[in-house]
Amino acid sequence: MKVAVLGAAGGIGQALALLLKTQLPAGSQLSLYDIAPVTPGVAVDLSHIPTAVEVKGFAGEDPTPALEGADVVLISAGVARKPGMDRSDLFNINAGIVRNLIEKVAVTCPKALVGIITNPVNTTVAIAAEVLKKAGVYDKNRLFGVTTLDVIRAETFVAEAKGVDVASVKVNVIGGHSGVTILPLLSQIEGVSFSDEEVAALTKRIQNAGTEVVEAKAGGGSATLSMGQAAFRFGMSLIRGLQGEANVVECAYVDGGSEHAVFFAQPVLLGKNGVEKVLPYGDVSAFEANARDAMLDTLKGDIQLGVDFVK
Ligand SMILES: NC(=O)C1=CN([C@@H]2O[C@H](COP(=O)(O)OP(=O)(O)OC[C@H]3O[C@@H](n4cnc5c(N)ncnc54)[C@H](O)[C@@H]3O)[C@@H](O)[C@H]2O)C=CC1
Ligand SMILES: O=C([O-])CC(=O)C(=O)O
Repeated sequence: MKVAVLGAAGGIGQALALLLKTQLPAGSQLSLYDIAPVTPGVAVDLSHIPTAVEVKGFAGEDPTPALEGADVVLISAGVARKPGMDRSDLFNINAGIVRNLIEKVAVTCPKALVGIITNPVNTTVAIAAEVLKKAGVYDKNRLFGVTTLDVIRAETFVAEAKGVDVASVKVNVIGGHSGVTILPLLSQIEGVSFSDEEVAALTKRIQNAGTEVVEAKAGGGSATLSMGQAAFRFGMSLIRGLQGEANVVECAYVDGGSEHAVFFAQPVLLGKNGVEKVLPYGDVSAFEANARDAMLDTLKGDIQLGVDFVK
């Protein structure tokens, strides 16, 4: 198994690379790429950790050597928010970065499973799809917007609020990855119940959790460590699916034939070709149905922005 991380010298990239180096299956290769010249050094640093995972680092303008033979590509290259910014404010810089990297993926490893972390995810995934279509290699089952951070936040906050074991809490988060497009389906969580006020407050906290970190870091960036863990969880699920493990399910932002929008985050069954099956997200409460319907104009606008960028 070869996993490439693009943006590997960054806050997310380094946290993710550390987790992958320590926990990828024995015999895996970890390929780290970033424009930052420190990247080969990050790889040397990680290579001193005694696990059976080979690490190589690549810097410079061309990610091609890092992508050769990759089975999974996780992309966190780009700029992060500062206080006062919205995720959409990152579009101007990150759209071009994602486009250029995906152009190389299309040529070098078109069969790889690609997870996009770079914000604004609602839009950068649409950009990636359009680039892959242009190159004639688009397979909707192999492209994912990584929304796992919303899931792990929801699990953490629910467990805290209800005083239950966090390991027992499972939450579907549907929609997209910004503001009102993040919709945790709290009504589905087994063994706990919420008042209307609690649902409203918890939903809002999960939607604003990125901003909570941005403000707490006071200009020093956005979530990196929790996102490293989230990307690791998602990347490992992709790998477990590729290896033929059964019943690997994660919520992700995919082109999955949703009735709501071209791209929509919901549970997907992962397998040897990426998305094996897009799963129904189940019953929702009246509050959740309203919130879902109310987000769609925003989500569709975000997607269109990405389509227009590539055209
Ligand atoms: N999907 C999600 O849930 C989340 C997404 N993010 C997003 O992830 C992205 C990265 O965040 P951080 O790691 O905190 O930022 P960072 O600034 O620490 O790292 C970004 C890295 O990307 C590299 N980079 C920039 N242009 C590049 C290019 N053309 N090719 C290769 N590498 C390039 C930089 O050199 C830097 O090392 C941001 O867009 C952020 O908004 C952050 C948290 C959660
Ligand atoms: O909020 C940000 O800018 C980073 C992000 O996507 C998150 O933490 O969910």
